[in-house]
Amino acid sequence: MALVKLQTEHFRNLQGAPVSFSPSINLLFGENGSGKTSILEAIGYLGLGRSFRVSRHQAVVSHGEQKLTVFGGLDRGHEQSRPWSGADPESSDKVRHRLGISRNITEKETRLKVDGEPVRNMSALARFLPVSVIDPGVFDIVAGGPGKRRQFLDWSVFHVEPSFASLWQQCQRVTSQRNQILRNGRLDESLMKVWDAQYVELSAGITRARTQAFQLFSDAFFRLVGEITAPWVEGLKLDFYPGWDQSQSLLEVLKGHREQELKMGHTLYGPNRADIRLKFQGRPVAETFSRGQQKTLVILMKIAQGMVLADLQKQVTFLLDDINAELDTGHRAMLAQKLDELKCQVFVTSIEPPKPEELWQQPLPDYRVFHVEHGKMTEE
Ligand SMILES: Nc1ncnc2c1ncn2[C@@H]1O[C@H](COP(=O)(O)OP(=O)(O)OP(=O)(O)O)[C@@H](O)[C@H]1O
Repeated sequence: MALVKLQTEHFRNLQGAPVSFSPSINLLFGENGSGKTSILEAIGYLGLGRSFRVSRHQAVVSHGEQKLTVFGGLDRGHEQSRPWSGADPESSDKVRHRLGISRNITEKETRLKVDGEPVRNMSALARFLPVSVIDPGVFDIVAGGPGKRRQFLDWSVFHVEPSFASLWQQCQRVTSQRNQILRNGRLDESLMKVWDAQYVELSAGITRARTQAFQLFSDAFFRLVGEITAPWVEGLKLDFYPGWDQSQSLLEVLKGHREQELKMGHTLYGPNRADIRLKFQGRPVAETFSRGQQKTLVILMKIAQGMVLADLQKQVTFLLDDINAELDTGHRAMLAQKLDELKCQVFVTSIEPPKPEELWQQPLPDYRVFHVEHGKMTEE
């Protein structure tokens, strides 16, 4: 699916007039502070249920307001081979699904709608609109801690394995119960046994789903890497670490580290410790790769994720924010070219008016250009 309509109310500095986008490529330009990132953030809100740049909803609601709303209209985009389902195909505005999210910061309440019907879980919206963000923070996937890589992997797992979101929620609940007992200090062994059994079972489900999604990702990644000639490609290794040493069962690991967990007061082994280990000639890439190489690696990883979803006939909406500051023209062109080949929907921001011929070879793909000024978008 592709986001072809967007309307916001009280979202940062956006003026909120309805806007129509291309299901392919959208180039947004405007001065610093004009609202480019806010537009991407509003799109991200629909597909992720939160801002990709701040954790507090409060920061996103326009100053002086209590509630923000984002509406999106989806069209089938490039998912031509999928059986059509949903609203009236002949509808004049060509919107096949409508997504809505509102957040009231006083009541701390989020409301979600799909095609006008209330839904309880964010996953209902996220499945329609797989949003992938590439902004200056994305490079933490390689340079940062395991949490960033888990988040990266879980995005694919969510879209590959439908049961993952619910498994994950259940596991978080059980982990928090375990943590409460561990924090208490006085261990009730019989109670712990019950939680351990549930924790081990849920961890197995999560690990199965992650292993499967990681395999698809890794296959796509090495297919992609096979197309480039870089000296570092040869020694590169990507491994999935599930969160505990696989020479033992998770139950054995938990029993063997009871004292350590009690001392720390929380769960130390299992899915919350999973990671994608990136190594070059046996050493972590964060220690051996130059910053430029790390950036290339992250971009290839993001494209590979897009390839996995494309193989599943799902179109990803990529939000490329402020990448001019991070990537040289060659890298930007490589990214843009690949995303176009994958038939992803792409939003790119820049301060200067865009030069599409720098990003795509002839013939240029379909694209639309928008000028952003004081929170308002005008098509050029
Ligand atoms: N909650 C809010 N309510 C109203 N305005 C806000 C809110 N949060 C931020 N702003 C303002 O919105 C404007 C748009 O910010 P945004 O980050 O979207 O701009 P940008 O075009 O991406 O800028 P840059 O090129 O500098 O990254 C800024 O002037 C900012 O001060």
